[in-house]
Amino acid sequence: MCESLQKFPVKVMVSTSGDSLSDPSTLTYYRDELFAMADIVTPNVKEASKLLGGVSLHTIADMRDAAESIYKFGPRYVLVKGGDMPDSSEAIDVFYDGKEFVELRGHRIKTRNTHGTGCTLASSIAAELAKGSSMLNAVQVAKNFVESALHHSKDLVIGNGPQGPFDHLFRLRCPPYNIGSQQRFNPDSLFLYAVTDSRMNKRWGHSIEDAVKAAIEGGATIVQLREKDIESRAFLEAAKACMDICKSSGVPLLINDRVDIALACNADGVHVGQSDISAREVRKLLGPGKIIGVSCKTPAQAEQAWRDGADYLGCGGVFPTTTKANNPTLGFEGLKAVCLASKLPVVAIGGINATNAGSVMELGLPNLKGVAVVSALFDRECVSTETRNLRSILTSVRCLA
Ligand SMILES: Cc1ncc(COP(=O)(O)OP(=O)(O)O)c(N)n1
Ligand SMILES: Cc1nc(C(=O)O)sc1CCOP(=O)(O)O
Ligand SMILES: [Mg+2]
Repeated sequence: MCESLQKFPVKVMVSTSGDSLSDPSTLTYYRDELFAMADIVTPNVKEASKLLGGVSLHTIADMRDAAESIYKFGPRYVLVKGGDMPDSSEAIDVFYDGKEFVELRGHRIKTRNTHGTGCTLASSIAAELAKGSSMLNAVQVAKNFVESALHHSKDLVIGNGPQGPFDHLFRLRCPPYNIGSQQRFNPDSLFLYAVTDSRMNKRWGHSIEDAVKAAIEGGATIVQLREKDIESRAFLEAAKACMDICKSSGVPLLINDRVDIALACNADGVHVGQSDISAREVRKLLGPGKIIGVSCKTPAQAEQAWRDGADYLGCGGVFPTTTKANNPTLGFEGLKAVCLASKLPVVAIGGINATNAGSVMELGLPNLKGVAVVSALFDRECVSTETRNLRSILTSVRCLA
């Protein structure tokens, strides 16, 4: 096997299996032959323990030590998966690249349908790498996929064994909200909606591309370029670069206000407000396959957006915001009125941050699919850390629902 791997220039994943590691010769083979060729190895805590001669792994610090020790066997990256750690409501994985550790946090989903999660994660990492992602980005996208699949499969009843399979095709079961169109907009993508701001990026010395990359690395599920102070030519260049980044991560990219930019960079869609060109006109320009979002503050606006062929609503300001001047604050009551009246999925916006995002999603409003955030992600030094933190908060609320 090693000879074949050496012969061909392939990426090597080593997804360990606890059972095979019980055999000492297999264990030695993994450690001494295969790991040195691997781009990444992805043991869970039990497997990491076996690889390291039975050390106990109870804490994040233990997982970091284990990642560092396994790294010394020769792989370029190590991911120690904490989904099996006892007594934790979170599934925390430790990623190590030989220099820095990154804790990837997700919610532990209580279900017996976990058969194949390790293989799915490794395969998904491989698929993301094949699309051109960095290793950390590939791991984050793969982890997000497994977490979403587990969430959507948690109540499936198949067979009688201690573990059931989970549904890799869960996205096909999501309702097509816009029945008249041919598009397959997935409303779940509104879960963590990152909206950029050129002034904030400038303040922190971030390019638009770096900011978008970092947001996706942290777990953003959709991105909107809201660039109000940028010249058209520079905007289009940045939008094209962001399209490449988003495409390779499977994250939709929308453009705020500018249908011309969206058309020129073949973006996934456009977001418009009440004083912009109407969704009906945007639909004519973009065609049926693109995503259109409309800002709505009232049930009447929600009804009109639906009639105009929009795919989702942005509803706010839920809280006061300084990002958008003179923006009326609707509060929870205003958000509730729009969500109850809407025939489309809704994303909440305005003043949302790590402290209050949980309270918005805990409202459990019909059609409310997620939160859209500007300053709490982009008016910060480390966009990926802020996004990761917010994602973890949102995931916790979703899993408790
Ligand atoms: C997701 C989302 N919701 C609302 C808005 C606001 O759009 P709009 O009212 O057109 O205001 P500007 O963003 O153009 O200032 C949004 N951008 N995204
Ligand atoms: C762009 C935008 N639209 C809003 C609306 O209510 O429609 S609030 C808003 C700004 C949101 O920024 P932040 O997350 O920094 O508060
Ligand atoms: Mg607008």
